[in-house]
Amino acid sequence: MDKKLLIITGATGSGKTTVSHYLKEAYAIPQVVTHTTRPKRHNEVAGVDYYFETPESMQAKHLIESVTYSGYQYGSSYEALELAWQQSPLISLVVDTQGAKTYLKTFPQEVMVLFLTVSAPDSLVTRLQKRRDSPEAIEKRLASAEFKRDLMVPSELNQHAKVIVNDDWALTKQTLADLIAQLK
Ligand SMILES: Nc1nc2c(ncn2[C@@H]2O[C@H](COP(=O)(O)OP(=O)(O)O)[C@@H](O)[C@H]2O)c(=O)[nH]1
Ligand SMILES: Nc1ncnc2c1ncn2[C@@H]1O[C@H](COP(=O)(O)OP(=O)(O)O)[C@@H](O)[C@H]1O
Repeated sequence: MDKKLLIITGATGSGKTTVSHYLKEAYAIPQVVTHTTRPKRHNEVAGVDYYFETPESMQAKHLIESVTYSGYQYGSSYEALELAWQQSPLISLVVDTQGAKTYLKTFPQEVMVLFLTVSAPDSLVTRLQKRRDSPEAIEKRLASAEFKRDLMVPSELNQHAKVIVNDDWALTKQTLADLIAQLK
């Protein structure tokens, strides 16, 4: 199989992390671990969910791209991408829509974009509460320009992204099964 990179993007709370973890568990699709200066959440594991960095250590990485999202830095490194591709030709990477655009430009042959959304944006807030994000973190996130931007598929991705409305997890799993069957 040729190298393929599933870029998973969409708004906060739309289910990017859930989909990426599920693809790893159910289909053995490795995840590219990215770097961030954001504080670790209670259920996150360093080196698995993210490499947690200081602004100084972030600067020392060989990043393919990086963004500021809701006041923190995020970036993906060549090392992490290659590490995942060493494990499997089919890998996944969770990024914001800015990152998705960069990846599509940089790896046009390898990239396939999944854009996750929900039909009622209000349900995203409930999901963040359920995830036990702090009220302050939720408020900051919802107020950010990046959150509002990532509610919609950007025009540059329109032609290329497969949109998944992740209202119902059982349906999403079926959509993913169909997609993986096409890729393999
Ligand atoms: N461009 C880019 N975005 C990233 C990277 N790592 C994470 N992100 C995105 O940064 C945003 C914030 O991530 P996070 O704080 O984990 O919040 P969450 O989306 O609510 O789980 C999300 O859209 C992530 O997909 C990266 O390396 N590059
Ligand atoms: N289809 C779904 N229905 C209900 N809750 C969901 C669904 N998909 C994900 N969730 C939950 O929503 C919350 C946010 O999901 P997460 O994957 O962390 O989103 P993201 O990575 O896009 O911010 C988590 O608590 C997750 O368990």
